[in-house]
Amino acid sequence: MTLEQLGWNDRFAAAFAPHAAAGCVPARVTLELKGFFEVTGAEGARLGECSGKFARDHRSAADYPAIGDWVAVAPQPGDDTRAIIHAVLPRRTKFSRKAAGEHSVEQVVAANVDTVFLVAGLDGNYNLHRMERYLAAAWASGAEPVVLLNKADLNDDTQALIAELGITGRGVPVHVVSAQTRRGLKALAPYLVPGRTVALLGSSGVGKSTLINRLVGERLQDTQEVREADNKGRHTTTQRELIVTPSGVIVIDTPGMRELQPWDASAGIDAAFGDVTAVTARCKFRDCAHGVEPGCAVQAALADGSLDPARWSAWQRLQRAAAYEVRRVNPEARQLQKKDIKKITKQLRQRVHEKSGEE
Ligand SMILES: Nc1nc2c(ncn2[C@@H]2O[C@H](COP(=O)(O)OP(=O)(O)OP(=O)(O)O)[C@@H](O)[C@H]2O)c(=O)[nH]1
Ligand SMILES: [Zn+2]
Repeated sequence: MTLEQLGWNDRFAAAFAPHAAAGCVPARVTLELKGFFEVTGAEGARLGECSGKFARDHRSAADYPAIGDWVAVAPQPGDDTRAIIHAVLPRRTKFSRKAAGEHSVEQVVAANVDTVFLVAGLDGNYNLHRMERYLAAAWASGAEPVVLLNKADLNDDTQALIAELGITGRGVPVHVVSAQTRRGLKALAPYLVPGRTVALLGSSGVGKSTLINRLVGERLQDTQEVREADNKGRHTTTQRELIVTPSGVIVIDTPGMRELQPWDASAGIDAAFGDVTAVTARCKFRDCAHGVEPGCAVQAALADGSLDPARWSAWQRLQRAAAYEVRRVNPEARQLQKKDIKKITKQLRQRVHEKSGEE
């Protein structure tokens, strides 16, 4: 398998240059198991383990490799089954959650996802609020969200639901599909490009596994029938969590994504946009709108290339989503007009400023 087939591109290659000079080769994390990783590179899959120095240099959980990460590995001489992980390349996108039981420990559940399908079931298995949160999680991750309304064979009244979900006019593509009858699946072709990484988010039972099977073109995942037969619940066998499908599209399906908890506004922004937050914290004015203000660190960082314009626009989208969320959950805020939303975003931004100042 070539690196390109695993999702490698010029951007990662540029970030990798110093590691190549140090004698490392690139590989992608395709499975994680209790601190061990399956890393797949041009030479195939190996069992990867972080170096001692890596462990000393990286104290926070979020710095450790996650599914989808590109890592710099040193093959072990005389052992072609193992590799030592020396570094994690900067992530293009990432899905995070708070580690279970902990207060604010960020854990990355999937990295470098390009497109995330937000799946809801037209059989009644959908929830307005949950969709909002998935949408917010998608924006926070930096990945491109695409809504899939699955099980169209069970319900034809999709227009009402689409309106109810409040996802129209927000720049998010919506596709009505049926994994069972294959209706609408052809329209997903533009997202299913070789070398591109996709993931699915959605409640249990909406049809994620069935959809993955359709996208993959073979039965790689256990679906409900199988689970019922073995009576042991899901994910009974260890499976690859990053799959390069025969068509070339890369699918990330990890329990971490499946269990991704509803999103918490400020924590989500902090967790997913630490790098952008750090830049905004350097603006001269606390209430900087990052437009034409003097001393705006964002404009400077965009100009000198240290801030990725895609990350910046994802952050702006997230701010809009957060403002929207505030409006939804707070009845008072719901009455607010556009100019007030600007004020809220500003306050939110300030809160993030303050938070990042505390670190
Ligand atoms: N009628 C109909 N049933 C579907 C469709 N897609 C999936 N199903 C059924 O819905 C049930 C749940 O599908 P899964 O693919 O297991 O759902 P999931 O989202 O992977 O669920 P978890 O693994 O629990 O997260 C199964 O019985 C599927 O056969 C569809 O388009 N139409
Ligand atoms: Zn600014």
